[in-house]
Amino acid sequence: MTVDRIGLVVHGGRPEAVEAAGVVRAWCEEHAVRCADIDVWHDGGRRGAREEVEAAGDPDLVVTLGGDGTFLRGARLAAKNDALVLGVDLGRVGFLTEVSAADVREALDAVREDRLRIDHRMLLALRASRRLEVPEHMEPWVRYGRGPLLPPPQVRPDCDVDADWGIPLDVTALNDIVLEKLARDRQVSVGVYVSGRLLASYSADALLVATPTGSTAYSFAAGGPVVSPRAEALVFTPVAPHMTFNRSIVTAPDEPVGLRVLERSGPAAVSIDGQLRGVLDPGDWIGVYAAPQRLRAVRLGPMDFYGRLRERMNLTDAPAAVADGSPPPLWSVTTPPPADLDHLALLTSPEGSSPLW
Ligand SMILES: NC(=O)c1ccc[n+]([C@@H]2O[C@H](COP(=O)([O-])OP(=O)(O)OC[C@H]3O[C@@H](n4cnc5c(N)ncnc54)[C@H](O)[C@@H]3O)[C@@H](O)[C@H]2O)c1
Ligand SMILES: Nc1ncnc2c1ncn2[C@@H]1O[C@H](COP(=O)(O)OP(=O)(O)OP(=O)(O)O)[C@@H](O)[C@H]1O
Repeated sequence: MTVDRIGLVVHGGRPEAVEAAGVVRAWCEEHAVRCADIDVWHDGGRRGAREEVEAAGDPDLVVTLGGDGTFLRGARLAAKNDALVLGVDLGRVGFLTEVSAADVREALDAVREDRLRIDHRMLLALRASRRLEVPEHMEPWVRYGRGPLLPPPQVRPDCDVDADWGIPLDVTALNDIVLEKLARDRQVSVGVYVSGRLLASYSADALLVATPTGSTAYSFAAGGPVVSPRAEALVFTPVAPHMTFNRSIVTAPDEPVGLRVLERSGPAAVSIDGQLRGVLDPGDWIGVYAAPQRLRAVRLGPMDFYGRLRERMNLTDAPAAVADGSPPPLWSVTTPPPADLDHLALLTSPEGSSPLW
């Protein structure tokens, strides 16, 4: 595919990421590709996604060099511009990133020569009963050295504001939208609605709605299910709910989840992909929907989500099972499936027929 403009999002606190950014810049120079640094922490406060991509000359490929947080920062911009995003792994976990720093040149060559696949990742969209903003006095104590806060989300100019459906906010989430307690020692009370119906009222530390991609992030830590990133679903997970019903609910993409802060609850914070974006008072609500657009992420080999889950999450085998033998491969993942199983999507080589590659 043609890549004319690359936007670089670099984990500036990590020397290897800064060094790898130099490799990308050199590659761009060699191939006459424009390259702009996207300084997401730039002095004078952070910018909304539209402003950020405009300042970077509307990149058609966003390359992130860092960990999952850096990838999420790049994804926010790529989603806004319908650009491709390529994550280079220079982080601690690197669940979302695609290539190692050693392979960055080869990866850029592959993109340029069209030797890639594009993963279409589900995103979340948000409506709310009010515009979101973080009170100024809160900023110093929520930064934790993570850079300035993002500006308040804009209202989408292309959507109707509606008394019943709320204010459409110009944000997307690749991982999750989280509503959480603000007072350290007081839970939030929240009415949870699925597909327009009240599910239950929760008293909890937090309530979140994750995408399949985000199912391995906060939702996973709170005991939620691992969902294939190829699936289309919303995952509602409560965090430390003080009630007997503490399960996740996995809804269809057209079954939105609504969260309303109850009358005598304390206020609640709203975070999107780990970034604090607003505070809700009692009576306020948010509605979380599957967004119509997808994130387009570069993939350079067959998707091996379950291998990555095992490896990156350090899944451990049952000691008794280890003593009882080591499991050999169950399916051939390098030969195409037989005719009766042709509809399956196992991990296959580029020659195979699997949609995983
Ligand atoms: N208790 C928790 O686990 C917890 C609490 C708050 C936020 N989070 C998550 O952190 C995300 C923001 O990530 P960050 O890196 O900016 O903050 P962070 O550094 O606090 O991230 C927490 C951890 O989650 C990992 N991570 C992020 N997205 C992931 C994904 N899709 N699958 C597997 N692991 C993933 C990161 O590598 C990191 O180790 C949020 O979207 C939220 O899901 C997790
Ligand atoms: N461009 C930058 N300029 C200055 N500081 C940066 C920049 N990028 C990242 N940082 C620093 O790094 C921190 C990012 O941490 P974050 O946890 O999001 O990294 P990450 O990409 O997820 O990697 P890791 O996997 O190690 O957590 C920020 O708080 C900030 O201090």
